[in-house]
Amino acid sequence: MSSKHRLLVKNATQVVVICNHGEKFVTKHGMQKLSVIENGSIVIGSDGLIKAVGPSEIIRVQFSEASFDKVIDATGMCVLPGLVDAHTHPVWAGDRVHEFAMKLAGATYMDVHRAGGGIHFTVEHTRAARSAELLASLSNRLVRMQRAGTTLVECKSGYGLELQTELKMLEVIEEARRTLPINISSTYCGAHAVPKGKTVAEATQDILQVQLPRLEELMSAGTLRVDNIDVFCEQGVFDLSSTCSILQAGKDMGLNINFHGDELHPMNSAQLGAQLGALAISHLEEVTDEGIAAMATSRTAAVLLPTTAYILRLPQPRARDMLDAGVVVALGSDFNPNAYCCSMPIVMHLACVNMRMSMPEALAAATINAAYALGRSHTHGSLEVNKHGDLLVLDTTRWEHLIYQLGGHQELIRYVVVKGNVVHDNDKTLHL
Ligand SMILES: N=CN[C@@H](CCC(=O)O)C(=O)O
Ligand SMILES: [Zn+2]
Repeated sequence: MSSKHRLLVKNATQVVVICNHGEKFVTKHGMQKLSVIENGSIVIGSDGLIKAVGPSEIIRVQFSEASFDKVIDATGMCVLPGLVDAHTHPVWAGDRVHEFAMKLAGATYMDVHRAGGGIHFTVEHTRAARSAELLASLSNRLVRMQRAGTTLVECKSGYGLELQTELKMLEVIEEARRTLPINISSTYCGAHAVPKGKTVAEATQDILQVQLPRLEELMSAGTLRVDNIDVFCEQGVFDLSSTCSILQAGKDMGLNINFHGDELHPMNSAQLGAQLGALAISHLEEVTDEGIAAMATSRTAAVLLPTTAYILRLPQPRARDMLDAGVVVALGSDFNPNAYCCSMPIVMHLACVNMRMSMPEALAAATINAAYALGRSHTHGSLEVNKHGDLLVLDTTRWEHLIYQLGGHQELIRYVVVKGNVVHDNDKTLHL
């Protein structure tokens, strides 16, 4: 082949492709036994897509006449797909470090929320912030995520709770999508809390009659791209019936249903999501057996958020029961002012230790299954031909070090690559 390509990563000790039969998600055995090529190479074409992946010798012969813009010799290193973070709230102003202190002293999440803090505190600061300020902090946060290996991230609105600020947040996300070398899935989360001074019914009406219609206009005009609709379905926030009407209205506009459910109380959110054909439900600390069975049948992904359960000292979501039932389990960082964590490697570590997932299960949940939760697993989440050339090169001979070395990702991740372009080069050589 005498053509020109963007990138060759050659001679890696391991290339973790995850799966190699075009799977849209993996469950059970597919999560336990990931597809790994020992001594492998990968080629990314000038369109940013994967052209070939396989044993180094075969790729060497196949591409002996080809030229490459860049060659990375990954001898002694590992290659794996870019990580996918299926749940974040990264657009906001005003941190909540003072609330972390309150929670350490014994306050619960809802104690803080009812006292006017929590989401309400962030709403006040985000409403007052200018777009440029929000974009600058979002960009910094996305760079931190990317350095920790994330190449596709879901980003929610939800700190406006009225039309103007929700649109401001979605526009900031859209600007980041246009300008930054990271893949973004954008989520409208206008039902993140009931705004002060409104009842649930009034907030629901505002979303159905004011916010969603305007969003639909902007989406049809091509001004704004939004992929998913989200609601915080919880006691004291949005009940099951208002959640149902908002999600259905979003689905009717072509949005994927991807919402917060069964976090602090069993709400039957999982059953509702399954009925509505939700692509994903996040949290699920309080999901019931019936909810798990319904999600397994409807192929609704469970996006588990180990940082939240850890920080709020919640019961851990029943990951093992979900995995055994054949639910598509995915992971997210839940980055937000309550859970300030940009690192999917730390999330995977917590999932293994606290939720009893194995390392292969955690990696599958943070790649192909997280991509599925965002409707992107046909293009992301595994290293298969024709998918995006988004990958990590780790300075270690076994990929499991990324999970095992708690907080060690900064030293381990040598390169982050998006569509064949190196977007992060950690210019250090480590001797592990
Ligand atoms: N539970 C609701 N939403 C967020 C928290 C947002 C916040 O506290 O600002 C979550 O997923 O954890
Ligand atoms: Zn959330």
